[in-house]
Amino acid sequence: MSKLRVAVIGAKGRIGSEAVRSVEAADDLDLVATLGRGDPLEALADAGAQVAVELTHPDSVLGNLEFCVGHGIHTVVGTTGWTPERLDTVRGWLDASPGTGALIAPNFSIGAVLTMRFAQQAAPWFESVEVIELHHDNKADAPSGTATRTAQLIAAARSEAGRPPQHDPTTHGLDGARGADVDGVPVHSVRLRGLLAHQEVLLGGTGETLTIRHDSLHHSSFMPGILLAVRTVPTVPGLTFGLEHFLTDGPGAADGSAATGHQGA
Ligand SMILES: NC(=O)C1=CN([C@@H]2O[C@H](COP(=O)(O)OP(=O)(O)OC[C@H]3O[C@@H](n4cnc5c(N)ncnc54)[C@H](O)[C@@H]3O)[C@@H](O)[C@H]2O)C=CC1
Ligand SMILES: O=C(O)C1=N[C@H](C(=O)O)C[C@H](O)C1
Repeated sequence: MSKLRVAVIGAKGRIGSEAVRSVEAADDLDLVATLGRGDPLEALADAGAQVAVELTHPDSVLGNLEFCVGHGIHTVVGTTGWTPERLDTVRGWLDASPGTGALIAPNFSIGAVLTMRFAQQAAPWFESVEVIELHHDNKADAPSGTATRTAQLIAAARSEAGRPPQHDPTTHGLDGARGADVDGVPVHSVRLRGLLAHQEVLLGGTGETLTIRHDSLHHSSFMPGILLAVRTVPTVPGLTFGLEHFLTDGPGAADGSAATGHQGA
């Protein structure tokens, strides 16, 4: 069977360089192009890339994605900084390129995907919920894509369960002291040298609290998810938001076996 032809954009970055090594090590994938800042995107088409992995910067991702979708290259995107408006723009490009797939994943690590699911499950049962995300000191966006998505899922779960908005008792305080408000959920961002990517979801009820914590200790934590996404995205046209939509085949899928998914966006 012929190998899937894969390119990595942002190949010299922290996660991009790890993705390059993982694609190279995969027997069923052929690394045909690695692009850094300033490299022409035409190299993707020239190399015959079937899937591009996009791991750059919120300022670069839209241009890269527009090129890939326009050239029928399926794309796996880990870059963060997504808004509903940006997602709508990508949907427009995909509509004009039928058969092309794009997965945008706020987080490729299985633990982070499960954290989001557990938080969604727990959220309706507690009066209070806040998210704290902690990252390395070079991160461009705040809150993190994962924390934003987590808060959105929490807010949706609470609203579906008929829970009223959380009460914030603060009447005196400094601006920012209560974090960013994401759909009514306070999200606090810590940036600290030595960290990689960490998140806590704090839930509080009568006489009890529940803390759901996830730690990515190394960029290898994102690799099984990226490889799964690379293998799956050619089979799922249109926009999928969130790796969970590609995890429908259970734990084995994230170990490298092929999985089929459904559209999540
Ligand atoms: N979804 C996920 O699971 C994860 C997502 N990320 C996200 O991935 C992105 C990259 O993160 P890091 O690797 O830590 O950043 P980084 O700064 O180490 O690497 C980004 C690389 O992309 C390059 N770059 C920027 N614009 C480019 C362009 N137009 N074309 C080609 N290369 C370009 C930069 O020169 C740099 O080498 C961030 O948005 C981060 O939040 C990071 C880790 C996991
Ligand atoms: O910048 C990072 O490092 C990460 N970015 C993603 C995010 O914003 O959620 C995923 C992970 O947290 C690592």
